[in-house]
Formats: sequence, structure tokens, C-alpha cells
Amino acid sequence: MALEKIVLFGGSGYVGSAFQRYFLRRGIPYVAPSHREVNLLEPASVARFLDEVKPKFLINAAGYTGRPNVDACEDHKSECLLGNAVLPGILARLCSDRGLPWGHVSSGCLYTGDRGIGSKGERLGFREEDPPNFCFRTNNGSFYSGTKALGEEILSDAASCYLWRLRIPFNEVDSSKNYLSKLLRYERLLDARNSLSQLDDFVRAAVECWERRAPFGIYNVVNPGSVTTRQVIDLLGRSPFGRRLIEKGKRFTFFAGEEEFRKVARAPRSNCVLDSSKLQSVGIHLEEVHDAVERAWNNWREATVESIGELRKP
Ligand SMILES: NC(=O)c1ccc[n+]([C@@H]2O[C@H](COP(=O)([O-])OP(=O)(O)OC[C@H]3O[C@@H](n4cnc5c(N)ncnc54)[C@H](OP(=O)(O)O)[C@@H]3O)[C@@H](O)[C@H]2O)c1
Ligand SMILES: Cc1cn([C@H]2C[C@H](O)[C@@H](COP(=O)(O)OP(=O)(O)O[C@H]3O[C@@H](C)[C@H](O)[C@@H](O)[C@H]3O)O2)c(=O)[nH]c1=O
Repeated sequence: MALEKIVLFGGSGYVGSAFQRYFLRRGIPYVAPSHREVNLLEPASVARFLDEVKPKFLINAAGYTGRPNVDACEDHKSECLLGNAVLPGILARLCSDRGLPWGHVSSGCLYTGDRGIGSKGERLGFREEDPPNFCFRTNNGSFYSGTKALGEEILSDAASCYLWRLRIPFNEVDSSKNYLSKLLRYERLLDARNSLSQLDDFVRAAVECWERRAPFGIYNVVNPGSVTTRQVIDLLGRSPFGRRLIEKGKRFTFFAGEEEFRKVARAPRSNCVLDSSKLQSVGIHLEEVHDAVERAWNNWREATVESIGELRKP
């Protein structure tokens, strides 16, 4: 189905840039105003912009994540709450008033753990209807996760809205927000099992929800399966880039466990498995997670072996 004009908010961010690359590659018409042009926390300015542009679909990739990671949200609580809970609420009202369908980039970090072991020994993931267990209500999460869960709660009755849950994005391009880049540079690694989202697959799947007119609601947009940190590092070791890195002397050190990790990390982390079968049921498919990670390492770009030597602390 041909796509008519889309408005993209947060287009300069890590996730928003991936949407822009996808639109440009496919020749999809879109408008992506900067934060300076449209402040999403100022409803009147957003309303003026929407009434002028008259988009057919809106994507919200704006939010607050903290840099270099979610630990920073513990020190910027009001920005985090405004960006992740208030901002989507403002958009929900404006979209509803205009009958404008839209999609919001949510996160899988509302959960911790998994739903047990399946008949083939696989870890079962949380489904869209499972209540968050890593949020303010359960009082065990990070401030960031709490605000993302509140954002979902605020959108729970939003009309014509997709909530796309992204989970630890990665691809083959070295970047401070790419999970694989982070693993290359963190001094010590936490061995945890997670679902992951290949960033470009995530964007394609999100847009496909709208193209296929999939029912509105929450979707776990993750690569099927789950993977441990050690498995991701093993896959690196089998890639040409990883072999060169190891030849040059790079070694990976792991925390003894979660307790040791928590001594250096300010906020607890969500490590969790998500079930992606709802997305598959609407005909949208992502690559199995180990295959996707292997492909990213095999096509790894820009990071030179030397640059990994200059390890940056988180
Ligand atoms: N990155 C991840 O690992 C990850 C994983 C799961 C979910 N998510 C979610 O994905 C969304 C985007 O994350 P990201 O990593 O792309 O973040 P990012 O790189 O920090 O980008 C955030 C974007 O939002 C814009 N923005 C923030 N407040 C705004 C406001 N009041 N008005 C207009 N624009 C505003 C920023 O513009 P300026 O830079 O100009 O302020 C920027 O373009 C967030 O909701 C995040 O929770 C991210
Ligand atoms: C800080 C740190 C983290 N880790 C691990 C813990 C996690 O399993 C994994 C990711 O942790 P961090 O890099 O701290 O990322 P984070 O917790 O900030 O990551 C998140 O960013 C949010 C914006 C997203 O919503 C999340 O989906 C995720 O991508 O790395 C280490 O192994 N060593 C470290 O020193």
C-alpha cells in the first residue's frame, strides 16, 4: 500500500534517524521537524504544526533515554517523566482530536526475566497483555523504566495508536547507542539473557504495521528468540572483525553476577525476554536473534580494531 505523508517526531535521535534512513531509502514522503521547530511539550505549537501539515500518519520517536545510558535518568527525573509520560499523553490528545492514526516508540524494559521454559527448552517471553513487572507499580525498576511504563499506561485507551516496543537496539553500525558497540566498550559485561531488536528491522516492522493496517495496540517488535551476553560475544569471536580484535589482545571480562554489576550501575537494568508472536500473527517477520546478531558482526562497520582499544567508560 502506498504511504501518504508521515510526520516523524524525534527524527534527529538514534531511533528517529533510523526511521529517516528507511523513508529516504523507500522514497516515502515524510516531514521531521526538529525539537526547536516543534516542542512536543507545547501542545499549541504541535497543534499548529499538525493543522498546517495535515499528515495521514504520525510517528513519535521522541523521548528521554539518558546518556550514556539510563543511569543518567536517575539524575534527570523531571526531563525523563516529561519526555516519556507527559509527552505521549499530549500527542494522544492531539491525534485523537484530529482522528490521526499514529505510532509511539515504547520499550521492552517494562519487564524483568521471562515467563519460564517452553516445551523445546526455550525461554518464554512476556506477551503484550502481561502487566509490566519492572515499573513504579512493582517498585523494582529504574526511573527510566517507570516512566516508559507510565507512558504505556497513559496510552492504554489512546485511539488509533500503535505502541511499538523496542528492546536493546543494535545493527552493524558502530554508535554509542548500539548494544554491540556498548559491549565492545564497557569495561565489564553483565551476562544476561535478553530479547533484542535489530534497529532497521524494528523500523521496517513498525512502518509495516501501518502499511498492512494491522490492528492498533501494543506490539513487541523484537527479533524472535533470546540471547545471552556471552552468546553475543561468542558470535563476535567468530566474525572477521572479532577475530582481529582478539588477535590484537582484546579480552572480555564479565561481572561475577548481578550483585557485582549493581555496585557500579546506579539503576537496576531490565534484562528480559519478550514474545514476538503477536507481530508474526499479523504477517510481520524479523530474523531470529542469533542470526541477526551474527549478521551484524559479520558486516560490522566503522569501528576499527584500534578504536576499540580506546575504551570509553560508561
Ligand atoms: N535507544 C534505545 O536503546 C531505546 C530502546 C527502547 C526504546 N527507546 C525509546 O525510543 C525513543 C527514542 O529513543 P532514542 O534512543 O532515539 O533517543 P534520542 O537519541 O535521545 O532521541 C530523542 C529525540 O527526541 C527529541 N525530543 C526530545 N524531547 C523533545 C521535545 N520536547 N520536543 C521535540 N523533540 C523532542 C530529541 O530532539 P533533541 O535531541 O533536539 O532534543 C531527539 O530527536 C524514546 O522514547 C526511547 O524511550 C529507545
Ligand atoms: C552499564 C553496563 C551495562 N551492561 C549491560 C546491562 C544490560 O544488559 C546492557 C544494556 O545496558 P545499558 O547499556 O546500561 O543500557 P540501558 O539500560 O541504558 O539500555 C537501554 O536503553 C534504553 C534507552 C532502552 O529502552 C533499553 O531497551 C536499552 O536499550 O548492557 C554491561 O554489561 N556493562 C556495563 O558496564
